[in-house]
Amino acid sequence: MAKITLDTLAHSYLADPKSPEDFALQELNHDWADGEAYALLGPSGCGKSTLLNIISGLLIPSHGRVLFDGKDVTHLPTADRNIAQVFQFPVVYDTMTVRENLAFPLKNRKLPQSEISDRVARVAKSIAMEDVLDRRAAGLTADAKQKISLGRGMVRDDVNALLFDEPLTVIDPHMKWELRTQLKQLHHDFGHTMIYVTHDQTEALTFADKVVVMYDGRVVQVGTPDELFERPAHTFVGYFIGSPGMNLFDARIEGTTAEIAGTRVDLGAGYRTKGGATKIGVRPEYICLGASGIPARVTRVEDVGRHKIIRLDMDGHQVAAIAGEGESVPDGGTHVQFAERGVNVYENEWRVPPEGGDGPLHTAREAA
Ligand SMILES: Nc1ncnc2c1ncn2[C@@H]1O[C@H](COP(=O)(O)OP(=O)(O)OP(=O)(O)O)[C@@H](O)[C@H]1O
Repeated sequence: MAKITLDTLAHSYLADPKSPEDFALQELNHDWADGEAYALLGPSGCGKSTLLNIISGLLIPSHGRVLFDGKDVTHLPTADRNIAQVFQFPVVYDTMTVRENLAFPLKNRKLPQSEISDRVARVAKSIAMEDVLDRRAAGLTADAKQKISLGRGMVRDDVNALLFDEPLTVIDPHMKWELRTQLKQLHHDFGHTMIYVTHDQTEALTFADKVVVMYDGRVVQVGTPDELFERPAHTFVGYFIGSPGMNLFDARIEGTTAEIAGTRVDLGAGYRTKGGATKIGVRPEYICLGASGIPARVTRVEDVGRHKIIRLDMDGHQVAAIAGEGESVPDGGTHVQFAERGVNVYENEWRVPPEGGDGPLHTAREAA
């Protein structure tokens, strides 16, 4: 395994880029720690594939360097980077059996037969394909073939990194959860450095130790799932992650209070802003309804199983709140309050920490 360093990396597909908009990838410095599982998450067109292709060697960046354990590999072809890749669609040898497919990368490296057998058996178990090891790949479903691709990606333990590019796209929805869990287990067992590209927040948050969130060609936050939930560094992270995403309110901030829709709200801490456009971000999990606060009207209640999503109109702004299954919901006028620990302040879309620093992180499960 290797630590992967991106050193002042940027990429433009244009020959003579002039402005930031000409870059598919804005300048980025980042270390992918050895043995850690990362998800690279963002909407279509934000630059995920560009970044992954630079790491894998399919694309040479127009600016900056890529280092594997300190060694500059920026101009090394993919074949010389010692990485395993799993793509959106299965890449298997149809004429070979499942066993031969899984063993292929090990045979290429001339490992002893007994070790090949051991490793193939272990991976086959984790992808639940022990029963079909001697079947030819040709007759298998797309799901099964993609499981072989995943297994083949993980069969070697000497790769610098494992790169996954939306690997569960062709997998049946009920299998996705199972495969994600298996991938996590494989990471636990083998300790590969993994980078998993996806636009699906559930995939990213359940798979990764750390999620790298991209937006419009830049990395806007690298954090644990709890950090992304509790302290989104950018308003984009707030509304992209979460279901529904974070509520954002234009607010005028003065000392420890904010004025939102004509009502003063106590923020519980001071925030030093510099005159930019300020907003308050509060996740639906931290919105409480009661007799005091900002006047609002319930417009719809959606029952989504374990909880209810309450849609409100607050002075023309749409607000979402989450209530427990058994909780009663006012059916007309109410007031919106914010749980203090769920308040984030933004200036020009970037988070401003409270004066005196952030307290300990809570988790979503502890939400009010
Ligand atoms: N070969 C190329 N030539 C020119 N522009 C490109 C090329 N490939 C990608 N782009 C542009 O670079 C930007 C980032 O694209 P990229 O494919 O990296 O995003 P992505 O997040 O992987 O999107 P998706 O999830 O749709 O694959 C987009 O504006 C895209 O149009």
